[in-house]
Amino acid sequence: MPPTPSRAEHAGVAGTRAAAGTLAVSSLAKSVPGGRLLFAGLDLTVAAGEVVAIVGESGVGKSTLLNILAGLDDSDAGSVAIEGTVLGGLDEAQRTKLRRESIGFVFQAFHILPYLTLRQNVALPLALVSPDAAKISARADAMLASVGLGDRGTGYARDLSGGEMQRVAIARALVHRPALILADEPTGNLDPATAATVLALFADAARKGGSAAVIVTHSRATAAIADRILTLTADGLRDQNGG
Ligand SMILES: Nc1ncnc2c1ncn2[C@@H]1O[C@H](COP(=O)(O)OP(=O)(O)OP(=O)(O)O)[C@@H](O)[C@H]1O
Repeated sequence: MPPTPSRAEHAGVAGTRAAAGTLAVSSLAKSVPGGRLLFAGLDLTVAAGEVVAIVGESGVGKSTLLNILAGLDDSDAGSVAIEGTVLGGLDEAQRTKLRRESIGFVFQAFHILPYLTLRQNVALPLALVSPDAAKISARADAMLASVGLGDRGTGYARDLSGGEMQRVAIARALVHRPALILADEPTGNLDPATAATVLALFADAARKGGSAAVIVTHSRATAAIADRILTLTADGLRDQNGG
């Protein structure tokens, strides 16, 4: 039995997707090497099309949590499931496959490749999971258009401004219609006006595409676009409304 539902076939233009793109985290605990506890008893469920922001003091473990959700780091206890697939049950090759097919990343270090065109950069996640070059190009162009760069597909990434690069990163994170989008300060270093535009694009694309999105941020303005804002503490995640 394959470890994950395959999105490779339906990540193309037609793009039907499963109804439940849900992240389910249960009783997660993590200590840093050396023993200091970061958090314990952490529960989190994010529904398809829902955008959740995680805030918290510097050093509390937000990036560590994001890495655990991505299967890039291991928790000490608890479980993470993406569309019902529990990460702890996967070997490294299966985790890599799940990341490619089911997760989109918008991390601070964008890894946009300067000597590829915008279309090639955005197409990369799809090229890893689908052999259909024509569909890949069409989908990459549609994503570029959705972030306002539809006429720039054949231009090179090295010529972009910071804000344009962030928009390419968002288009690339969403191009394969991932079940889960993980974003770490997606608008870091942008001026407030550009940040607001980029965030609106991000949230709109996640909601319309039915992806569950988790954004880690220090910015109140960034957190404000989320459906829920959760504060990370040593006791886990606390709803800002007290829930
Ligand atoms: N490999 C490691 N060895 C020891 N300590 C580590 C290691 N990785 C992370 N830490 C510590 O774990 C804590 C949590 O780090 P993390 O980057 O997750 O916090 P954060 O909430 O994202 O912080 P910030 O908001 O400042 O980015 C920090 O105190 C960090 O120093």
